Amino acid sequence: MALLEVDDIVIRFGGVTAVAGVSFEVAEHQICGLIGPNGAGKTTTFNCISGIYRPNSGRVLFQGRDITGEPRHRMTGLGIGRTFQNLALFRSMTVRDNVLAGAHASGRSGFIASALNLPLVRREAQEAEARARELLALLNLERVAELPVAALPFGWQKRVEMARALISRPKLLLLDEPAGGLNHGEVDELAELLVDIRRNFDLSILLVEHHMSLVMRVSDKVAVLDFGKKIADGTPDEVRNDPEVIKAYLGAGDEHAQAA
Ligand SMILES: Nc1ncnc2c1ncn2[C@@H]1O[C@H](COP(=O)(O)OP(=O)(O)OP(=O)(O)O)[C@@H](O)[C@H]1O
Repeated sequence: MALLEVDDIVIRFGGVTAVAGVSFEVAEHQICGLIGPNGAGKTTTFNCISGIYRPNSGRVLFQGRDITGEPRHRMTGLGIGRTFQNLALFRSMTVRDNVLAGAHASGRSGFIASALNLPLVRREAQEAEARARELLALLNLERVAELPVAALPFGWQKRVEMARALISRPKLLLLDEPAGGLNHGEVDELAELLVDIRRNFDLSILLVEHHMSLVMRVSDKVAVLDFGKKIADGTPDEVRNDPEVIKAYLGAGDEHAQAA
């Protein structure tokens, strides 16, 4: 059974059909890239999976369960973590507290238990702190753990966001353009980090990304959208040599064609 199944989703904005019947699957433990020229429908598809948009038709299944239209605040509890293109961190809070904030979203104890500081709440807090330490080490953030996020370079802030998404132990990590704004060296580090994350955690990754060499390097499979439709789906090598994909990127201009 696929971990994530996107089944024939259609999303319209007024007269614009942004996504016109897209289907693909992400298997357990897989890194899947979602690519396509500008305006292809990648972000809209991503937003539909992460609960921001409800599709006009079609379904999103996660671990076999229909999660179509589940609101975004339920995603963490379902086992889906995400990062944002333009970051969504508490900038004046420390790196450690930002990571810990991700644990609160998935905590099992409710408001009253927290107010009374019951043993379950204390145990959850200890577990979250241990896990934050582990993640800060893995993402090479230990040295800056007590600094406010705003003091860090952009590439480091992205790692903080990744740690915050991972603390709730997602089965699926959705990454929205993680390489955006990174320099060449930082993109190389990100590629290694993604492979490390998959090795260290029992999860799958869905990656929406413009940076073609990153996608081709880390993905087990790649789905390609163009004008709201899926035009290819396969291994990086299959997709790279697919005539439809080459045509779509040639049409999109030299920069993309070279990248593909
Ligand atoms: N909120 C919206 N209202 C109206 N049209 C939209 C909206 N969001 C997206 N679209 C349109 O839907 C189509 C797909 O857009 P989308 O942002 O999903 O593509 P994309 O592949 O993510 O593009 P990019 O790579 O440029 O981010 C485009 O034609 C876009 O103009």
